[in-house]
Amino acid sequence: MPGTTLPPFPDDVRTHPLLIVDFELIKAGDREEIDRLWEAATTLGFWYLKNHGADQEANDMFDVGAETLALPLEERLKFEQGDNGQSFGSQQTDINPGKFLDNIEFINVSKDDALAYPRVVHLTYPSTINARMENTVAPFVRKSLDVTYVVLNIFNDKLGLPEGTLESMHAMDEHSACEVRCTRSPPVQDKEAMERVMLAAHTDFGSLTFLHNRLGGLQVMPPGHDEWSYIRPIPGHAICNIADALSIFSGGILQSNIHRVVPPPGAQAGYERWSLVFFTRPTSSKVLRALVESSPIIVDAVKKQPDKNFESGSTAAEWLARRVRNQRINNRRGPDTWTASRGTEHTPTAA
Ligand SMILES: O=C(O)CCC(=O)C(=O)O
Ligand SMILES: [Fe+2]
Repeated sequence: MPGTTLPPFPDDVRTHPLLIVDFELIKAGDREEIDRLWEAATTLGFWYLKNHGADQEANDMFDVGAETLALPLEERLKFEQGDNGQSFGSQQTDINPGKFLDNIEFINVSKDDALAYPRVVHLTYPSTINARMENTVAPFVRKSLDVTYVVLNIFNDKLGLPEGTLESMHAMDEHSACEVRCTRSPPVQDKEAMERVMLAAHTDFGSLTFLHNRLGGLQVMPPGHDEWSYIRPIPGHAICNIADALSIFSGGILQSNIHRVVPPPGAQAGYERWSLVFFTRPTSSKVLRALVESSPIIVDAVKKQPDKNFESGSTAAEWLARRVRNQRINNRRGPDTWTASRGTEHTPTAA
């Protein structure tokens, strides 16, 4: 539960170190820090972000998530996300194919709905969210987007794109699938449950993920490795990662890496696990393809990977709908639909 004292992350499990990027320094244009961000984004695609200034907004948003997930299930199910590829809403779900029922529960709030409130753009939400849409959800969305735009503008520059290209593809006032997600998973009681994956291997759907978590459980499989390693949560440090769209726009220069969530290790397993994410995703109408017309650096990158397809033929909206639709149990037709939901088509053995 947010706010309770949690046992420390254990020292006897395999972890993968991440570079630490200081948001204040990258915002101020510090060359060395910007190079560190670039190194992280083009190798593993994950990094810690400190001094991001969003702690208060994140804490308040965790409270909204806790209030919402404390509502009776029948109430939350009125806002359930449905089977048609819609990501916003609430969900209690099974996302482990053919094994166990996942008991991760989450609530997603659309950036468009949060910023337009009380006007409804996509969906309506439970009362606990409406009550704090203007004073908590929208400030968290704005803070997360401020951070995102600083990072996107740095990538824009490094990729040799005309000024403002990436920011304009993620414009705050245009419709997109950007969303806040607050997730809860229950304490893990027995040995069998310790073995199970809570959120199966996947890459993220959008452009940039800004993640706040308290307990361990997030794992990455770094390129060239065949084993999972935990990412150790560090208080006051968010975890950022590159997602599919940005990887495609950049011709694969930016890395969207596979990750998953397993029960928290050691004594942490006995606690509810909460996580809070802001997913920045491109404007819905943007086609996911390498921006070869706009940057010779991206042209070169694409030429060097002739076996990879950077022309998805999908808009951002279609891409997301495919992923979300195929992760819904009612739409599952077999292994292909499962694979189509994960973004792991090229690493099919990672579970
Ligand atoms: O809860 C976490 O630590 C990560 C969640 C995640 O990977 C996701 O929601 O895409
Ligand atoms: Fe993820």
